[in-house]
Amino acid sequence: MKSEARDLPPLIGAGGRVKLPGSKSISNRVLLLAALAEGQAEITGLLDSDDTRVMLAALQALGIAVRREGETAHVQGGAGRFPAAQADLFMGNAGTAIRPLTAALALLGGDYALHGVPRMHERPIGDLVDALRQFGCEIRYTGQEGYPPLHIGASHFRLNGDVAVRGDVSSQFLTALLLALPLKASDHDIAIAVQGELISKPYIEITLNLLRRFGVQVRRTGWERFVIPAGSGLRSPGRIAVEGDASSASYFLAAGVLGQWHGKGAPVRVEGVGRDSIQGDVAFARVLEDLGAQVRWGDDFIETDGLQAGLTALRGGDIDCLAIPDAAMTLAMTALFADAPTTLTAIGSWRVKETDRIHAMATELTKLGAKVESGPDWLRVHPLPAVQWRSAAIATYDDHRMAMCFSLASFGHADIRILDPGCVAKTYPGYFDDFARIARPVPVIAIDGPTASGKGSIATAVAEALGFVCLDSGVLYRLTAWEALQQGVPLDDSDALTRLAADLPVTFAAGGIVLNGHVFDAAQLRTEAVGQAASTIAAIPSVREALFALQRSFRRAPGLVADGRDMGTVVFPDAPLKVFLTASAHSRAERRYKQLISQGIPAILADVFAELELRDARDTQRDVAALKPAPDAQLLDSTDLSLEQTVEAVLALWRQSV
Ligand SMILES: Nc1ncnc2c1ncn2[C@@H]1O[C@H](COP(=O)(O)OP(=O)(O)O)[C@@H](O)[C@H]1O
Ligand SMILES: Nc1ccn([C@H]2C[C@H](O)[C@@H](COP(=O)(O)OP(=O)(O)O)O2)c(=O)n1
Repeated sequence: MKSEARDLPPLIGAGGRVKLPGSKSISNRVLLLAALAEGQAEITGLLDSDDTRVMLAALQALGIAVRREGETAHVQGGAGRFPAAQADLFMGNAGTAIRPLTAALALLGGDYALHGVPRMHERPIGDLVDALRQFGCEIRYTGQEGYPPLHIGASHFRLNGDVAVRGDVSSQFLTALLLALPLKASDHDIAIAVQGELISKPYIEITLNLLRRFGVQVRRTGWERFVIPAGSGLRSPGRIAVEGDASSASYFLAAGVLGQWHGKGAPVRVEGVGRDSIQGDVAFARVLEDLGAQVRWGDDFIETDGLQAGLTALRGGDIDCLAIPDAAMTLAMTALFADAPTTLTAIGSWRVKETDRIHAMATELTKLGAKVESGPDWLRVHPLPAVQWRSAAIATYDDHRMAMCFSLASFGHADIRILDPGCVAKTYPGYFDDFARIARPVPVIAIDGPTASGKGSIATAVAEALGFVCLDSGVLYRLTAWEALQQGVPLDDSDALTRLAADLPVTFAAGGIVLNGHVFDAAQLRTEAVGQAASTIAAIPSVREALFALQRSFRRAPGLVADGRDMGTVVFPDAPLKVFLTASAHSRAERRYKQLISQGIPAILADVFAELELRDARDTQRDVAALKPAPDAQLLDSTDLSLEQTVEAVLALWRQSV
């Protein structure tokens, strides 16, 4: 089931360790090699994600015995053939599955159908099919020419000199041939000539490295010609471990840099890849280093820790991304925090990935307020000054990397909502949980409680003591009510009230309220009539929804103290400190009475008491966001405490919680 959205709190820092999931590229290559090889293979550290499940299911449909236990898979190799001569194979949107399987099935021959999700049917495969047809393979397009779905028929294998394949659209075509051709190289050398400049060379290195593990030594001349020597055959190495995913590492490595700028970060370490990794995307860490990041390398880890001494921001500039197409997306995000524009070049392959990533990246960065320029194979991202950040709901285009990249926007100065966050399951189902573990959100102290319990006074004093921003959420309900009373909007016209709340023309300048561009006298909001009206409209769910984003926008570094009725239960459920402030109805009525009198507002104690009980009842009994303590709230009864003592009690709870 698709989850609809994930709201990410703004971050003040990052720190900690992440054990990376297995590399997708290695997992799917090893699964196919093990299936084609002779002998048993035990694969450890295997990635469990949509794309690897697609490969596993296909291999099983082809009659290969695979047993999976968590991160380990046992594969009984088919020794150069698939037991099932006929199969209908669903390939999802997994390029790392459909391409090498197409090559292997076409070379072996049979009766196979391969198809995927609609986007898969827009991703080109013609260059691979053209190459395979040179061997006499029978492949038919059953949809659009040049794209999946495909039908594979009998193989009339023949060798006729070098086989040509284009290398400038996707390196996966060459990988597919390299993985499958050992099946046909028992008697002859087989040579592949690459046409056009080969992109993503590091991915070819992974392929060659893994082929060596399975006993095949490919000879190459530069990046133009590859020869699979006669007598090659795939033999299982027995046990084989999958490295952590270096592309997925990029988000955490970036977090370890971006998370230091408020002085609240600690190093972020990714475990599972290191200095000897066979994955080209570890070069992302070298690029970060060149841009000014502090990077440490271990055998099995990479760690980032803010900026190098003397720098105040990452450097901008031109970056050739040919070798790191996937991790390069993360550079488009770090570019927002650089000191000059960053131009990513040689990223034409982004156009044919899970989505058109140049278009998607440019569109979503623009939503944040960024200035972005793009061309057929490049993208320029300008630094985004703090005041120009805009909160945004980020579309993810069914592209796991879009979702993971934009989690980094939460280091900016805005509220980030990631739409369809479940798309990360393609390669990293647990991404957002792992990200949350290293993220240090801007802290919130939520103070909820009934009227006149002292929330407002306490919140103001605590915010001042800590240097935090303060939100009196009741003011937003009162302002909406005040506007409604001014405009004569009936208090049961929920549509009109919701529009009022959604378009509230309010800003808060230096703690004061500016309404419709004019400084607003907050005393007008404190009357009992406005209080009762606020309590009435606050029971309308759509009014609450309309004020939700505005309330969350107060969460900014270095921290927020928010008071109201549902700060801890609804608006900031992840607040590290929640206080539920109470006092007896009698002492609250007395406090309010004195407050009114001191402000020169005439009042009768008995009336104040009655009105207070009425409002308590309405606030606690309404259907949405009713006044109640969050399960993890600290109860604080201030009946017998002075204002100062209550403030000190909250500060003590805060010190205990950090
Ligand atoms: N612990 C306390 N002891 C005595 N008076 C208090 C205490 N807390 C708040 N007050 C006073 O009670 C009145 C109501 O407090 P206020 O902060 O407006 O409450 P709320 O925001 O919960 O409605 C104010 O005049 C405030 O000074
Ligand atoms: N987070 C909030 C804040 C206020 N409200 C509603 C309920 C309250 O009766 C009114 C007025 O809130 P306010 O906090 O200003 O009122 P008191 O100062 O506690 O009397 O708004 C709410 O429903 N949720």
